[in-house]
Formats: sequence, C-alpha cells, structure tokens
Amino acid sequence: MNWTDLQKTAAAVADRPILDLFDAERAESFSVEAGDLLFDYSKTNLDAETRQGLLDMAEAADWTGRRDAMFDGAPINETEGRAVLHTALRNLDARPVTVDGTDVMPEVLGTLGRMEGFAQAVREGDYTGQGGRITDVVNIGIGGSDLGPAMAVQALSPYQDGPRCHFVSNVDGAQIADTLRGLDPETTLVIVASKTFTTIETMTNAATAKAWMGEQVRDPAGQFAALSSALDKTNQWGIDESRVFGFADWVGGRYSVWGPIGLSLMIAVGPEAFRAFLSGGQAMDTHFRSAEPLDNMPLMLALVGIWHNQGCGHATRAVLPYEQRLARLPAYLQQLEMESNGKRVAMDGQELPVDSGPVVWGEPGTNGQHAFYQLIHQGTRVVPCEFMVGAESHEPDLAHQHRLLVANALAQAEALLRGRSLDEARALLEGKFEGEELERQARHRVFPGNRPSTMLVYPQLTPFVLGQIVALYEHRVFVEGALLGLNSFDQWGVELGKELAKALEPVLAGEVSAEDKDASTRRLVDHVRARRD
Ligand SMILES: O=P(O)(O)OC[C@H]1O[C@H](O)[C@H](O)[C@@H](O)[C@@H]1O
Repeated sequence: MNWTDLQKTAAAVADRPILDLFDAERAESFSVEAGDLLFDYSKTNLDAETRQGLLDMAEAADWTGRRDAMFDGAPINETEGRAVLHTALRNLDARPVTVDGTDVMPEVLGTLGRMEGFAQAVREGDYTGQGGRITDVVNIGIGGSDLGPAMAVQALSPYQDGPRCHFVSNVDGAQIADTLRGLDPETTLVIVASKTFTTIETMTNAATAKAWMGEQVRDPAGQFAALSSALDKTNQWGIDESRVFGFADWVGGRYSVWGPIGLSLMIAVGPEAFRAFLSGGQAMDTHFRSAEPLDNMPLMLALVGIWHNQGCGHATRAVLPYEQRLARLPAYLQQLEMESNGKRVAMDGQELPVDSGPVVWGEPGTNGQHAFYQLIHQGTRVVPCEFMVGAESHEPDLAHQHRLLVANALAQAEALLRGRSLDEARALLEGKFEGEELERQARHRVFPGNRPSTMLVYPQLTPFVLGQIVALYEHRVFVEGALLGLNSFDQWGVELGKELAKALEPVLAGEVSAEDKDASTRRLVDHVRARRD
C-alpha cells in the first residue's frame, strides 16, 4: 500500500458503519496490551486488510531499522548531526550505548546519582537556603524545559512529599511576578532549566528571579541550580558546579524530562518515585524494541494516527485524559507531536506527498464534555478522540466519583460510535411535538455517530505508569515520523519568529525605526507605542 492507496481506501470506507465491523473477535483483536496498559482501537474504521496495508507501509519505511538506529546512537537527527538518545536516560540497566565510540552510560548514571544526592539534600534539609529548609522550588524554563516536569509534577501529586514546585515559562512578566509573590526568597530554590542556556524567555526570567532573591539573600547564586548542556554558560552565571546538572546534545528538549530537566520532579516526589518513572519509560522501550508488530503498542498507536490523519484526512486529534492530574498532558503532547512532526519537508529535502502530523489538542474529561464535545459529536468535522482513563484512582474514599468518571469516558466513546438516529430522536420527542415541528426538533437531536475513538486504559496513575505513557507517545511520534520520512528531532520552524522578535524589541523601544517592516506591523508598532508612551 502507498499513500494514494491509503487515501482511496479511506474514501471508499468513509461511510461504512464501524459498528458493522464488530465480530466476535474485534474488541480483542483490535487492541494491544503492553505491560499493564491496554490500548483499544476497535472503535475506528480500520479493518484487518487496511491495518495490514499500514503495517506493510511501516515495514517499507524500515521502522525497525530506524528504531534500532535510534537506540544504538546513530546520528538520526541528520539536520543537526546528532544522535537521539533520550532512551539512554532511562536505561537503568546500564546496557552500553555508544556515541562516537564512547559508552555514554557511566556519565548518564553518574549525573542521575548526583541529581539524587542533591534532591535528597533539598528534601531532607541538608541543603538549605539562607532562611533554612527549602519550602519552594521555582523551575524556570520553557518548552521542553518546562512542559515535561510541569506535567509530571501535577500528574504525580499523590506522590509529592517534597517542597512545593512552581513553574515559570512565559516571558510575560505577569507569570514570574505572580509566582514569586508570596514566596520567601530565603527558603526558595530556583532551578534554571535550559538546554542551550540562551533562550531569551528563560534567561530573562532567571535574571528577574536573581534580582528578587538578591534583595534579601546575601548569596543569591547559592540558591540557584542549573540544568543545561551548555556548562560554560552556567559557569558564567555564577552557579556552583555542584548544582549544575548537564546533559548531552543528543537529548532533545521535548524528550528531556527523563534527565536533569526532571530535577524539580525528583525533588517533588523523591528519587525512588523518579526511578519508577524512568523504569516505566524503560519498560515501554523494551516493549517497543521486542514486541511483534501487531502487539506493538507504539506502532499500532502510530498507525491509527496515520490512518486518521494522512488516510482519512482528519486534521486534528483530541487527547482526552479522564484524569484531572493529566491536565497538562495535552499541552505536553502538543509540543511532543507538533514540534516533532509538524514539518512539510522530508529528510531528503523534498516536500511531503501527504499532510504533516496533526493538530493535537485536548482537555481532561469530564470538563471538556461541558465545553467542546458538542462539536465532536455534532460538528461537521470528524475529530478522532484519544481517550485515556485509569482503572483506579488515588482517592479510595471517593470511589463513587471515580466510577462516574470512568462511566463518562466509556459513555463518550460509545456515543461517538453509536450516535442517535433520526428515528430514535423522533421517538424521544413524540407527544411533545408533532408534524413539521417534530421533524425540525428531531433533526437537532440527531448524533451522526460512526466517529472514531481509541481508549488507553492504565491501572492507576503511578510514576511507573506515567513513564510508560510518556514513552508510548514518544515512540508513536517516532513511528509516525518514520512513515512520513521526516526528521522528528529538529525544530527549525521555531527560529524565524525568535529572530524577528529580537529585531522588533528595539523597534518597540523606539531605538530603531520600523520603516523596513510591512505596513501592518508598522501600524501595530505605532499603535502600541502611542498607547504606552
Ligand atoms: O531548553 P532550552 O534550550 O531553553 O529550549 C527551550 C525550548 O525552546 C526552543 O525554541 C524549542 O522550540 C524547544 O524545543 C525547546 O524545548
């Protein structure tokens, strides 16, 4: 099968009722188990033949060869000439991983050990601020240096027994002002998280935090730690090497929560829970490397994604965790998926013959149900939905609430599948309306149904499970990228805006003329300046 065949197949079966595909086996044979996760994709319009076609496409794209090259440290990030080895950060067995002939594992595990030492010192009060024990940690970072730890700290809040963690990312001074207000500088640790240590948002916020701390603390740099691959730059910042945790350039920003960028998470939940998170990721790596294609969860998740986006033409995908603590997961996945596969040029420099990765968005259920599910059920566009839900919560006393939550997740998927026909809608309204009015009213209450969704079920949101889920999505993105022939590991698309912002700042300050700007930008600059000055 090729892209054209895939799209033709999708068009041919678009109106086929998914419900008709269910035979005695489908619920089982269109699902995958990996460790204690279950991924059910039976409520999609995929049949065995098309699935086989997609598997053939994956094989033709040499997904296994590319996967092995990644794990083996080959420079698969070709546009930046780098290996892609975030998997080494969770390689707790220390299986040798060589880059340019050197095993990177001793250094990776050495840094993990140093992080653990520091995290414990903070948690146990052996490392203190000027005012004593650290009560608050402020992680300053953006993109991959923010979303991973921010998402995971919230996800694992039942395990949090360390200091409170706060996350500041936006260059908008409102965020750092709101965060620092109410914190005591004498008992606050600031972590500057930036792979490059040049990102303008992060360096600006770090300077603001340092000035804030300097108002009260004699040695402000003494209450700073740095997470970066640019050790020369952290030195210039005056942060003592004992609180600097480095990582190599083969860890991409959006894949970096497993290493030093996860320090705030480690301080929050402790080294042991952090290791459990790593082992979850590692377990998914082992599964991804060894499971047969049909039993391979990241592969099947990716193929369902390709089917919906490049096959059926559904441009967006909703991620809908029925787990309030995963509230930041959609944002995390937006970066992971859209920064990795939002590219129109393939590795060979040619334009893609099909669409790039989808727009990913979402909110936790049940909140989304009362907001945007209207469009998902009755809008004109089909939005494939990825539901996720835990079998168990962390609130045993509120088991009835959890049952309601799970019932809602299952009900939404069922409603999308079944819909409600005109006859059913009419029957509901008989006696209330009649004639033309009955017809008109009934039409508003029709659900077309036949809308695809998948369900990921996990036992409980533990550190291990979270690690599995994050690694599952990383590998899904990898496989989708492999099929599209993309480099999922660069992000040139973020550069132009950064350059222009740098040039516009002095224009806004009135130091440089706006004359070489387009008319719209010139007018906006004038408008803002007139209202500010
Ligand atoms: O960690 P840093 O070097 O500060 O980078 C932070 C983020 O900004 C960049 O512009 C990239 O788009 C992201 O992939 C990255 O995670």
